[in-house]
Amino acid sequence: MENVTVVTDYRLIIDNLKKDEFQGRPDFGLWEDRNSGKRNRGVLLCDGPVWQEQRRFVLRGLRDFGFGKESMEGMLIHELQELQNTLKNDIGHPVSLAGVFNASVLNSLWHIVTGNRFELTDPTLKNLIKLLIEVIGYCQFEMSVLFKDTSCTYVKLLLFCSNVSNLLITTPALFFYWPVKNGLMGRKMFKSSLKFREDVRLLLQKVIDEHWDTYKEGEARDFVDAYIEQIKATNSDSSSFYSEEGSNTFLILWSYCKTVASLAETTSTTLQWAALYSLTFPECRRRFKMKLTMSLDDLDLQAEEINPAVLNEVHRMCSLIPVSVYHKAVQDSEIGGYFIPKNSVVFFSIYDAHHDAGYWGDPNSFRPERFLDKSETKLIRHEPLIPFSSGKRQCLGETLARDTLFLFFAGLLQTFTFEIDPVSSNNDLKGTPSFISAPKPFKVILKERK
Ligand code: HEM
Repeated sequence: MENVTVVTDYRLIIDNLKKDEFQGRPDFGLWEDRNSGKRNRGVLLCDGPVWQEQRRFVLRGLRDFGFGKESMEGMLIHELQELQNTLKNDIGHPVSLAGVFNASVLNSLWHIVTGNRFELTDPTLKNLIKLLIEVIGYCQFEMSVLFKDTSCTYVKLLLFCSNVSNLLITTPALFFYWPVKNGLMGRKMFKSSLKFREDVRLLLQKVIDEHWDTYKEGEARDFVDAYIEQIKATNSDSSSFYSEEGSNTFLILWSYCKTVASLAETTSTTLQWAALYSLTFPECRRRFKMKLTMSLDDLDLQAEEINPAVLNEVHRMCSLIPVSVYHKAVQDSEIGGYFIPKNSVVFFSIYDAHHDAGYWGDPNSFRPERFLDKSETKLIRHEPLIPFSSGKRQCLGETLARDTLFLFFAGLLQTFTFEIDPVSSNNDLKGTPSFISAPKPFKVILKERK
């Protein structure tokens, strides 16, 4: 059993997320497997100098090929229009929103990384999304079986820090008992997961081969080209970009792309929450009306008219990644007067920061106006709102995720009216227990807005 600390006080969370001593990620055998035989690859699950070098590179790459660029806004608008056209086929029928947004969100990331997009009807894309949903669904199923009683605080705590991998990381011995090896469910999940990996691997190998064949010195077209450029410019074998015959391009991008696929899920699931909250609280829809008169071309992603208060409140209520990603203490340290031994796993509970009654007053009420000043025109910043975490590990995709959420949410409300399908109504706003907290299944009926 590893030493595990769960930090629930928002002040301690924000202060300690800034500190170097908590920027590690725990060692865990399965990650070596995930990273094709080497633990420290990519960004998300990596630490030390490799993480610093890769994080810097990814930040620059995302800026050069995505964030804040007109081309990115154009690309997001294109994805939104494609999605609107696809959804028009479902008008009048009950539609589940689970999986509806994934393809469009994945496409925007895929475009930044590879310079290309899939048609939404492309079977490769559909297959990838199907497998991704399956894998995540199985993790959620496992958790709901393990933790049925969510009433007591202790179980709640475990619930939030106990998706399958969290459990395994804090209690490695469980790996040998966990149904991955023995149970029917586990075998099925394992098969889906392997199939997912193999499909992504084949797809990526093709993309990278094409980039090596067509790459032109000094003319990086996308993130993969920028990576190739960096490898070519690296002579020192102490750099994580150093590679023999460029073979690292594949392995590192492989880690990135698996991460990208999972990250598309975060934005898509937040969109589902936004739809569910706006249906459950019609007041929320009224607040969005102020910009529904705008045409799509006028939709400035940074504009004040796109009232972010509603989405901020959705982020707070759903706390999509309830306990952030596991951090590790890289040296003996201290949090709030408690000794934290080196190598402890530390969870910073985003859920608790978002539901601190002392700060928020009524944390369980959905009140977007708490993010607006008295005149309801200016946005108020609340320090404990940290859906993308905080400090040195803060989410690298925050800008893209926020832009995608505003644009897609506004664009869909502009084109359609949504009603909850009475047959499959879901008044339960509690998320499913997992690494990503998703709403329980619900369906909507779409009508075209005149
Ligand atoms: C609503 C959508 C999203 C939410 C709520 C979210 C939230 C988070 C959180 C809580 C972390 C953990 C930070 C920590 O360790 O303390 C994280 C890390 C990360 N996110 Fe996101 N994320 C979202 C979308 C995305 C997207 C679309 C991308 C892709 C560009 C992305 C890229 C990353 C990366 C690379 C990290 C690892 C950072 C590091 O370890 O240095 N995220 N995100």
